Amino acid sequence: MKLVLVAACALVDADRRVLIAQRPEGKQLAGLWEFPGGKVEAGERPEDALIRELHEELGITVKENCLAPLSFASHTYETFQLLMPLWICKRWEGLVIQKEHQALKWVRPNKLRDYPMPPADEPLIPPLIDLLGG
Ligand SMILES: Nc1nc2c([nH]c(=O)n2[C@H]2C[C@H](O)[C@@H](COP(=O)(O)OP(=O)(O)OP(=O)(O)O)O2)c(=O)[nH]1
Ligand SMILES: [Mg+2]
Repeated sequence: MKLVLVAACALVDADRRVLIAQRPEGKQLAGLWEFPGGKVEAGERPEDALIRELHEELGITVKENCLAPLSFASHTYETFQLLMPLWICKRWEGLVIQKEHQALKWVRPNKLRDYPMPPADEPLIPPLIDLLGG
């Protein structure tokens, strides 16, 4: 099965809330709430892919030394195997703006289960609660 590498990020604000974003209509898993990010392109470093996606999707500029690895998701979808490292980021430049998603929301980690997420994402919630204290 095809392995798809996706780089994703939990942006964390001063109130220890995490940014989730609602996937666009017409895309796979439309309407579900995800961590911003996207597919790593051929020959691209995952960190560079994440920095690129955060700029494309949210309009922010992130420096690589502001990205800390937290955990990863590995999930078997019907047509591909997803491998998705999740970084944490508490510092960025610019204001977060909604560019590609249906909606953005800042939520405390212990409220993430109120928002339907892709099945791959569920195991990422406990490490966020551990790190940020619910
Ligand atoms: N970004 C992101 N993708 C996720 C999450 N959980 C999850 O299963 N995925 C899946 C959905 C997609 O199959 C894949 C990432 O796709 P994407 O649509 O974000 O990719 P992309 O930004 O590069 O967009 P595109 O150019 O392929 O349209 O990973 C998540 O939390 N964040
Ligand atoms: Mg994306």
